[in-house]
Amino acid sequence: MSDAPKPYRATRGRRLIVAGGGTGGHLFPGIAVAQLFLTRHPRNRVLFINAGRPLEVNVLARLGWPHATIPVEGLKGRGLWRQLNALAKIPGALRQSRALIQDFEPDGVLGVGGYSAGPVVLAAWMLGVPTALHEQNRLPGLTNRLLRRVVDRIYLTFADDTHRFDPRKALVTGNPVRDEILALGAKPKPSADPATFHLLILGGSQGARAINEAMVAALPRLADCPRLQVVHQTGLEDEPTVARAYARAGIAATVQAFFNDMAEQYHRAHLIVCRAGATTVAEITAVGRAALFIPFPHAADDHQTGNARALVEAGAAEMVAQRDLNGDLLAERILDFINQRQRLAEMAARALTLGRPEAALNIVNDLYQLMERSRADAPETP
Ligand SMILES: CC(=O)N[C@H]1[C@@H](OP(=O)(O)OP(=O)(O)OC[C@H]2O[C@@H](n3ccc(=O)[nH]c3=O)[C@H](O)[C@@H]2O)O[C@H](CO)[C@@H](O)[C@@H]1O
Repeated sequence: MSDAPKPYRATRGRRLIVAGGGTGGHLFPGIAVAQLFLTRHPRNRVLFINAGRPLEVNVLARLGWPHATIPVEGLKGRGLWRQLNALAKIPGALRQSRALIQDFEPDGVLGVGGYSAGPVVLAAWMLGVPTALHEQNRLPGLTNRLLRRVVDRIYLTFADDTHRFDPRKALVTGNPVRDEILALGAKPKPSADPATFHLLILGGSQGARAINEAMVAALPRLADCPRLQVVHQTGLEDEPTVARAYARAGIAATVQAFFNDMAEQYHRAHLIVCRAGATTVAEITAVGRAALFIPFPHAADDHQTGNARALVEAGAAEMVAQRDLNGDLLAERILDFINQRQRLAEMAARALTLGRPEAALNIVNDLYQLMERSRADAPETP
């Protein structure tokens, strides 16, 4: 097979590969971009390529979208043996990425972070396909730091991050939010059933043990709360213990490892207690809800604290450091919020002003420009 990029056929819709994922925080912004891209032309096509982790497989299967996997492993935070093993897999992952790209003939490749974006974006660059990255966090992840030199464009969530990237490539777009969630912010509805207090506990895509434990410890103090209704996302391992704790405390709760209906959950919530993953933060600003953030302290360069900062400074959210977290403090903050419904409404309204509902549109528009420019540069079909 030839390495030369194939000339683009103007008569067909455009094709986009979304590369990477691993966690929901990377995957869902890619899905938001794909949702919008697919509305642009009936023959537009999207292919997701990643490592095929269970979350990626399940979420993409529910959407019914084409999905290919490559054999790739992360390098960061692993022992020497696993790092060597991961390095040994890179040539195979590159070969497979290249074959997938040549077969799908994309007009562009968007890397959304996570190590599986690496070989795909690199192979696309080697084949002359236009490439772009999206960075969700205030501090860029390892894959995006490695790829930033080769790509044509870098889409950023935060304006104060531009100095880390080549200014000719960087574009501040915001972090794209899935359209079913965005629809709530566009048409804000009052949280359902005002007499009941709906508390949503989220631990990022994998659940957060520290939040689970603090909440379990807080439950005895919340047991007397009239009409408290909790939805708690625990991650896989803690689901049974957390569910039992709510039952013991006699507090009405829906406890699940993972929710596939986040729009519905955000819609109901009066208060969200959660990690500060970049995509959760973007969704909270898209729907306009009050939040209590407990950033994951071991995220690279403590980027979760950076993600939440703007909301805290604007009075849209509160933040508690994990080292200060315990059941008593969490119960006290929640009880305080329950008694300050007006403040919650004000925080929610402030959160909404920080949203970037146009993020996916910014990216899709720019991807189109990139694809067009590349077509203009492509050699004439003989
Ligand atoms: C430990 C770690 O390093 N985590 C990173 C990871 O987190 P993580 O994957 O947890 O990312 P986020 O909190 O940003 O996003 C979670 C996503 O999962 C969705 N969701 C969550 C729970 C649920 O039950 N159902 C559901 O659909 C949320 O709606 C959201 O879209 O990627 C983020 C974005 O790069 C980073 O900011 C985080 O720091």
